[in-house]
Amino acid sequence: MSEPVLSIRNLSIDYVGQAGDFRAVRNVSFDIGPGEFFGLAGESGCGKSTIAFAISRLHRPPALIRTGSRILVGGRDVLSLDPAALRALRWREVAMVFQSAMNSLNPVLTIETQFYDVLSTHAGLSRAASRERAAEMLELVGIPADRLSAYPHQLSGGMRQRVVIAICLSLSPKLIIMDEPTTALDVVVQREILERIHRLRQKLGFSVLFITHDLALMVQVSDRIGIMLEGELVEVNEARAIYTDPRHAYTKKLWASIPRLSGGRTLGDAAR
Ligand SMILES: Nc1ncnc2c1ncn2[C@@H]1O[C@H](COP(=O)(O)OP(=O)(O)OP(=O)(O)O)[C@@H](O)[C@H]1O
Repeated sequence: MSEPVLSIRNLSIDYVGQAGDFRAVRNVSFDIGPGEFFGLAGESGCGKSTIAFAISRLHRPPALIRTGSRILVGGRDVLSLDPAALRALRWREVAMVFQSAMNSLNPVLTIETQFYDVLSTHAGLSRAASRERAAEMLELVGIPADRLSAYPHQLSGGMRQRVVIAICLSLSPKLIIMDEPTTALDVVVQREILERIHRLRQKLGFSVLFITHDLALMVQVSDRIGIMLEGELVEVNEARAIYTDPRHAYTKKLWASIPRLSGGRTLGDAAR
């Protein structure tokens, strides 16, 4: 693999409390290569979001990244960046889309203005240049450019989530982190958005860290998958192998917990 876009080494994160520290992430190491779609799966509370936030140092106290942990983005050590370098890293190199991202759009601003806020602040674009870029990005996520003048409430939930993804992609980040990005949407819209991201990733070359508890969905869209259990990364493998040849007992248990409709595996044909 050429130089990883993201390299995490011995990452340990505690939630520091009066009654003692809770180790939410334990000695986790993995890489994401250029253009790779990497999935992080595991049951609720296993530490996935804690890792996602730490990558762009968006974690807040009481979360504390332990000494000896390393997070490299494009070879640069995120944990030692000064505030200005950190601001430059966010959006331009690493962008994040959350489950509730579609609600993070400002209800009183048009879509065009929301693009402008990001593009003028982070890339110094003029209003006209921003409008042009915004129109191009909206088309990429399948929304006609004339919706630029719309307000968020005039768009469906799926469209709002695609707008957020388009804003995230507008600064051409190397890595896009998606933490349960489609969980709030119905399954058809969810699939459509993930398929679109999959195609865009091939076209634009960004890498994806995709987080979900939905292992079946993850197998269909990811190149490789890491399985987390109680703060530890217990298995990392090609997506197909995670499905056809799970090694760790916990990965097997995760598959066994997915309901089957007809006695066979539900995703047999869909898994790549
Ligand atoms: N602010 C906090 N203070 C204390 N403990 C926390 C805090 N935030 C998260 N935790 C704990 O850290 C652990 C990891 O949480 P995290 O949100 O990273 O898990 P997750 O795998 O993303 O879960 P989910 O899928 O439910 O979002 C959990 O046990 C959680 O209760």
